[in-house]
Amino acid sequence: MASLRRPLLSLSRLRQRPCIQQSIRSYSFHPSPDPAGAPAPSGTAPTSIADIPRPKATLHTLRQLYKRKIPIATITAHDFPSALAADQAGTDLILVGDSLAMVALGYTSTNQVTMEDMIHHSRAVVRGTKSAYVVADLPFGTYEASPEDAVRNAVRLIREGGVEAVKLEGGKEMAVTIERLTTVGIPVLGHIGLLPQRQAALGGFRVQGKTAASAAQLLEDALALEKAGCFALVLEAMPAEIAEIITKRITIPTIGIGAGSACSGQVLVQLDMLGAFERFVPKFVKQYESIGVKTRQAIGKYIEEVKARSFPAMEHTYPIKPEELEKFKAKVGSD
Ligand SMILES: Nc1nc(=O)c2c([nH]1)NC[C@@H]1CN(c3ccc(C(=O)N[C@@H](CCC(=O)O)C(=O)O)cc3)CN21
Ligand SMILES: CC(C)C(=O)C(=O)O
Ligand SMILES: [Mg+2]
Repeated sequence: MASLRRPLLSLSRLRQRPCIQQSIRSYSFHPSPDPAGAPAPSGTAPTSIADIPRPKATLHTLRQLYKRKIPIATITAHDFPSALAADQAGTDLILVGDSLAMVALGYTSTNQVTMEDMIHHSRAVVRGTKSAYVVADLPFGTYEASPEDAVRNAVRLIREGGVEAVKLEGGKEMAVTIERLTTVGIPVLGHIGLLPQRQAALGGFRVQGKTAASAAQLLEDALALEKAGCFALVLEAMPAEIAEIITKRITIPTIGIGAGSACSGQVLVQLDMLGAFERFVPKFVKQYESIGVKTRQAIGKYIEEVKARSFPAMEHTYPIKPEELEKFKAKVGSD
């Protein structure tokens, strides 16, 4: 049993343990098939990638992508529809990020989300996810004080939230905590570089690793987190060259956000890449759509039509047989 006391240093070691794999998988619950996610009727050729059934992604799946140098596509989801969209589009990994605070709940900082918020939103995301691997952020204040806090709250995210793994921010100062989590079978995604939860201490959202000394610190942190048992690392807002060197020096995947294309995968906040979050737009965001503008236009049109009584039209209303209507009018008196 001595081996169980060791941290699970790598994905491959985790994978070798069927009991752990099973227990990780059984944490996630995927209730009855929803209509939107239903497979195409038999006999019809699939018309989109969403119609081709994909098995549920596991740590093993992510490891395979990494080994084959296939980029790991990651995107955040904060509720049922955003999870359905990400999952059906074919993302490998869904992150229930604490960016939830800013993009979905209107707070000014990620540090205002609670465990209850994260659990509530994780449950909705898990209900909308069939294939992607689901990871949730441990919110600020729930893991820093002690490894015991971290284990207790990670277990809550997994058992109550239904996610498969947790992410936490920090470098080698978090290694002991991460070791504790991975030792008890909780997969951990690390996060170094720009750490939004430390915004107050760092004086804002600042690019990291811009000096030789701070870049060396990032590499040191990455190595410590790999050793502590992280299955992958998020690298946020650092020069692409630094992220590339870190990626080459470690044997677990790096998921970049503002860290260049050499990372083993990429992540973006869904509402950022859809063009729905307009309070600020970090340099690393590419807006693939402008749904903020489109949504306002659609709602504006609706309001206009309501005011003009051109909505609802006949097709949006329910009929009644003329004889029933006549009887009704006779009974109550017609206007
Ligand atoms: N909508 C959203 N997207 C995110 O990516 C995100 C959040 N919210 N909230 C939590 C953190 C905060 N993040 C941020 C926020 C702002 C910048 C930003 O404005 N950065 C400047 C560079 C600042 C510098 O010069 O050092 C930029 O121009 O990109 C970066 C990351 C990333 N996370
Ligand atoms: C931006 C990603 C990495 C994140 O931590 C979040 O969405 O909270
Ligand atoms: Mg986060």
